[in-house]
Amino acid sequence: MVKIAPSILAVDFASLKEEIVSVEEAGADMIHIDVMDGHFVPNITIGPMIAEASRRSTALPLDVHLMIEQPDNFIPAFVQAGADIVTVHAEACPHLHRTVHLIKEQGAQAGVAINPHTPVDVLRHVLEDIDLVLLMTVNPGFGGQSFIRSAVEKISTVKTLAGDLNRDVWIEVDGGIDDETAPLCTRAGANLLVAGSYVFKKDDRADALRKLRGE
Ligand SMILES: O=C(CO)[C@H](O)[C@H](O)COP(=O)(O)O
Ligand SMILES: [Fe+2]
Repeated sequence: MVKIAPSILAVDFASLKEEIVSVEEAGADMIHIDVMDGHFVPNITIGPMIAEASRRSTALPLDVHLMIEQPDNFIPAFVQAGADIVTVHAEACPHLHRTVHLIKEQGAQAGVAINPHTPVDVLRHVLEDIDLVLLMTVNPGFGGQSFIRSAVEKISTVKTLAGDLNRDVWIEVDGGIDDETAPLCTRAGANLLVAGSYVFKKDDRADALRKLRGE
């Protein structure tokens, strides 16, 4: 069953709670929170305060995507703010195994993200420790970008690698997901779709979620 995590990067932040409630009522499975630091990516977005406000707006799991350098400094604050899943970028973590275990010690599920050009191989030696792999299908930093098709083949590679290691991990795709690109990802084995612009730019969010699920 494919799950959908709308990204609040695309909401009207003057109405954050209403926007989150609208997708919860429309059938979203999680809320995706994009945290950017102006160093790892060329944009600054959300800190623990907005994550905490999101926590008070919904009972859905919060899926926090950290696009930041030195994430160990902020993981405890995001878990305290209510994150259920914390995902860090392999490219930002020289001691990835340590960082993954910090997330778990704090009490959240741990994810590792990789950029479109990063080979899946970097996941091999942490796959047994993590709950989620996030494959970027755009270069991280902004919402509303075009889907990078060459990232699709990495989905089946992760699925095979996880199968070989007998690991049942979420395979999440993020960036440029719409009703045309979602089926490419789900057919390849993705089971968690992040969608920002596609969901929040539509008035009928339930219809957007149904279309992403291929219904
Ligand atoms: O991590 C992200 C960008 O770095 C966002 O989650 C992603 O871009 C979602 O936005 P959209 O669906 O509009 O592409
Ligand atoms: Fe994201």
